[in-house]
Amino acid sequence: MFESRPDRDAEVALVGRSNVGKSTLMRELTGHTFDTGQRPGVTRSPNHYDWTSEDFMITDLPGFGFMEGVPEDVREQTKTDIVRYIEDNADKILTAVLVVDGKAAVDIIDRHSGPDEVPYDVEMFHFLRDVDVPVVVAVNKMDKVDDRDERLNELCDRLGLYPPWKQWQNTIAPISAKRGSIEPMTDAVRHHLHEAERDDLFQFF
Ligand SMILES: Nc1nc2c(ncn2[C@@H]2O[C@H](COP(=O)(O)OP(=O)(O)OP(=O)(O)O)[C@@H](O)[C@H]2O)c(=O)[nH]1
Repeated sequence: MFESRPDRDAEVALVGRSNVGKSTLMRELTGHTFDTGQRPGVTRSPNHYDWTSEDFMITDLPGFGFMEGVPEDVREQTKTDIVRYIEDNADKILTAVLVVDGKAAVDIIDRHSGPDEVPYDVEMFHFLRDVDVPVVVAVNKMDKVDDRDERLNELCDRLGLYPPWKQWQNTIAPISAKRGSIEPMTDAVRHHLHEAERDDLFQFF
């Protein structure tokens, strides 16, 4: 398991299927350079960084879902490890950012929906809510999407959020990490961080 979590109280965790652009987003947030577009499934354990503009630790969790050349049992183990990490640290994770590919997410979700199959993204979204971690869905690669509102509404629908997406701006954040346009995500995360701070204060009354 993951053993090197620094002892920091406030954490933002990034999760997402392989190849959604997590490394590109991390580069934007931290200023570190990451290997992007490399062989999928390379990151197997959480990596912790400082979020440069905020006083928080940001944790990059391994990519999950289908990865070319990665055996099924390794894939399942990665998912189990991610879930366990989040469960173990749920009280410290102030917000989770679930990164999805804006162009492909709905199709992938639909392809994997069935009587005994829950798509990874949907499963992760509900799991995070179940453990009381506020979720921001960073809908990445929006530069490739033409029918923006329609796609985002469909995604809301698949996640069980009543469309239109615009009423979920603290949850649904359309971004393009590659172009450096990630403000909807940082705004939404800040919103949740402030809420967490406020809850902390109220605890004393
Ligand atoms: N068009 C477009 N492409 C993007 C964007 N963000 C990332 N990409 C591309 O998507 C591919 C995957 O990006 P990565 O950042 O490596 O993705 P990852 O999620 O870290 O992938 P893994 O390492 O497999 O976990 C790369 O070719 C990126 O250039 C974006 O906003 N728009």
